[in-house]
Amino acid sequence: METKMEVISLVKGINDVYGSPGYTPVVFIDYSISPHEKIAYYEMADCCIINALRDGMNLVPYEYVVCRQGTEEMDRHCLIHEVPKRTSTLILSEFIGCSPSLSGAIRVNPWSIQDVADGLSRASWMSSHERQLHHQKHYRYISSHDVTFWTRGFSKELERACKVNANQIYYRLGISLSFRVVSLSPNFRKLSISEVVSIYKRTTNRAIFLDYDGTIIPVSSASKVPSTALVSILNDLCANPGNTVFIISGRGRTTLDEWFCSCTNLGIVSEHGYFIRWTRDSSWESSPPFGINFKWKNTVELVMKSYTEATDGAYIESKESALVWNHQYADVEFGSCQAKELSNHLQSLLIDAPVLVHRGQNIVEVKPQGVAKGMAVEKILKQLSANGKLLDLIICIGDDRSDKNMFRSLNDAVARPSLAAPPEVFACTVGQKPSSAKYYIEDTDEVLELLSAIVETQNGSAPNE
Ligand SMILES: O=P(O)(O)OC[C@H]1O[C@H](O[C@H]2O[C@H](CO)[C@@H](O)[C@H](O)[C@H]2O)[C@H](O)[C@@H](O)[C@@H]1O
Repeated sequence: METKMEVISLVKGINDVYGSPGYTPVVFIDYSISPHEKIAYYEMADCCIINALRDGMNLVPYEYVVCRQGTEEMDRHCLIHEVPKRTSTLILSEFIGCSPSLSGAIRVNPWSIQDVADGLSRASWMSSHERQLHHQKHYRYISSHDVTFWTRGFSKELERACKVNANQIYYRLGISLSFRVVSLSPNFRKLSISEVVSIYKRTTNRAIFLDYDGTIIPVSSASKVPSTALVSILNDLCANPGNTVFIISGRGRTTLDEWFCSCTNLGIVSEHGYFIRWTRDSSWESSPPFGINFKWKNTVELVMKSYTEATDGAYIESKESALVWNHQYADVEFGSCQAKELSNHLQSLLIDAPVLVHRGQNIVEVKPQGVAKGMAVEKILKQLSANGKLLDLIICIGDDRSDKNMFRSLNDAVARPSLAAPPEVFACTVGQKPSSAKYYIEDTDEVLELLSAIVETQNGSAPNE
């Protein structure tokens, strides 16, 4: 009601200033009108503006263009005897669903009064020839993308999805806004701690790869520094000469170095595989080699800065090989909208640069192409084999997209026919969700439970079953 009163008052204000006897510039229709009347309005309108802040699939622009095309019968009723040159002009908010499909429309940002005013001005000054061209383009698109076109497209997509997912098992997860249906492979199952422990007991050469955030430290935890208990578990695991233990993280090496300075035998992979260090006292190896071209960082930083200015709570994290735009402290919905837009923006801008733009948990990250956790895992496995260490057990745990690549590399490495006796592999994702891992574990608490159970076995006391 308040909005309606405001609109009425604005309309009155404009009409008082710009109107004259017999001329009312703004006619506000706030009652329902018949379809015929609406068609007549559309048919008469030189320009149609829809500047909604957000909506799904608004059909008004399509209806407007079709009405402007008219029919012979409409022409007859309007006493038009010669086929006229059809024109139409559309001004559309860039945030509405149909906006990208109507490429001849003048696109405006509805949040900016100036942008909308410029759009109206452009529409008023557009030549008749240009209006005709836009109209033809839109009308052609609308006539060829009719209900049959969309129905066929949807059913084809549905058929494809059914074929791909025929053997999958479907689960309903979450509640309220986080509710989703996920399809999982029938072989995907919960990791049994007792099974892993019993296999651990009868193996001698093991590799344990652990992601950091979301795997051994909860995403929700305010402090990201590893607890004394966690450091102690890792040290106990590393104390067994048969174990090669690596933290495989996207975080920078200085942070990880500082956090794990008391873990002498712990291996660290930082910046998603860009840096590898086998023990605390060995030096960092870099792959690709140190000194590759990082010119793209300047451009990326400029773009990220402009999104940071427009997004309250967002900030930029500068790593040695990568730049990260973090929106953890921004408004949840706006932050992820901005992240999506930034990621698209960067992808189109960096099409020729040797980088990868990827989205993670509350972050958009730009890093060198080819740098991935899987690459690091491969490198470690190769090195172990070159050192004559034949692994009989591999445990690999991670929680997010960057870890998928690690699971895939592991699957590939183990499937290689060169391995006479393939090791037991437990590739495990944290949380029940689609993954390239064969197993899942509920949360970080359960990961720590698993690691503690292993340590207890190793120290001789039976773990709690
Ligand atoms: O590979 P991971 O160990 O899972 O690390 C990936 C990223 O970790 C950090 O981001 C995460 O922690 C941030 C707060 O400390 C949080 O805001 C963000 O949502 C998390 O994704 C790190 O800042 C990134 O550079 C790493 O890529």
